Amino acid sequence: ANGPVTLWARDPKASAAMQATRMNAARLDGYTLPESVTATSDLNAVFQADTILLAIPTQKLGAWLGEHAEKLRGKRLVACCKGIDQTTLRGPVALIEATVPDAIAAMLTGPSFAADIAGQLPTALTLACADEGEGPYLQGCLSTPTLRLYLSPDVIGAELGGALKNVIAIACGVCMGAGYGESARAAVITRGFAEMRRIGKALGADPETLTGLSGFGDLALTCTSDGSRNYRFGQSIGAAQDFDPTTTVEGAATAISVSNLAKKHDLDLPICTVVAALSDGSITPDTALATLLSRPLRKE
Ligand SMILES: NC(=O)c1ccc[n+]([C@@H]2O[C@H](COP(=O)([O-])OP(=O)(O)OC[C@H]3O[C@@H](n4cnc5c(N)ncnc54)[C@H](O)[C@@H]3O)[C@@H](O)[C@H]2O)c1
Ligand SMILES: O=P(O)(O)OC[C@H](O)CO
Repeated sequence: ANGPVTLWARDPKASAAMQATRMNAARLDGYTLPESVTATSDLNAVFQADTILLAIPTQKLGAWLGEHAEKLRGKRLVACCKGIDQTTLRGPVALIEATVPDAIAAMLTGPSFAADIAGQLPTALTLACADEGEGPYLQGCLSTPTLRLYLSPDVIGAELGGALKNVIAIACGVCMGAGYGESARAAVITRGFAEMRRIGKALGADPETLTGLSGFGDLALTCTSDGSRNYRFGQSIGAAQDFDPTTTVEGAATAISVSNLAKKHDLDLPICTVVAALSDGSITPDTALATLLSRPLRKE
């Protein structure tokens, strides 16, 4: 955005192709990399930066941080991934804090498809950082004329919103893929949001955060757009169709983490629990539907 950016990819062929063609044909076809971006597979170039954005999928983040923890000390580390680690049940910011304790941890999250940002379409996101001095700095240097960042000190709420909306998006995709209808999807979004707030309360999130861009905002986008990989993954389950297993679908792994959080904190999370079972194929959409509809009637 503002100043030179090093784009690191672990595959030297991929980084060389990006540097030569100024395109990422495999993952973001049709968009030209700005001149300020240099693509490389040399990690030393990353470690020279003071601010590092981490866009590695959540289930891989902990190992990557652990491997490079010494080189990351004292850096500003901004997680861009959305999920809950299955091994530790931590979100991206908590993973950073646990692995690189003297780094400044932050999270960039909210409703945003990569193509929309690359196309400079207007987008608003949450920059969550508990450090009162560094948060405004990151908000300023990562904002652009079309990318408007709102600052929040609530990293727990921000990481939960981003992780949980992916799980609910899978449920919505199943709902539409199976032909259960738009009224049913609205119910899943609403009751899914209730589950998000329940987990947030148990884990100490500010309820306001979940009603903001990183929670409700991203839920609205991901549950209603087939631009979302999580939603499309759910659609494929609902329609009993194949899905490319190399596609990043954070919500599938996170649903299992959430089911374990539900047990640990004694929480009633019926939609998240059926998504975990749907994602690993252990129940069918009709069984999931019957499970949800046969629950005892209760107050809203
Ligand atoms: N694509 C979007 O629109 C979007 C928007 C907001 C947030 N995110 C989040 O960003 C994160 C990444 O998603 P994405 O869309 O970039 O996925 P992607 O599949 O396009 O890219 C993931 C990248 O991570 C690399 N990677 C995987 N494992 C790695 C490892 N162990 N070490 C180093 N690199 C590794 C892959 O090679 C790939 O280049 C996800 O948590 C996603 O929720 C994506
Ligand atoms: O394609 P998805 O489902 O990973 O969603 C991308 C972003 O998280 C939307 O905000």
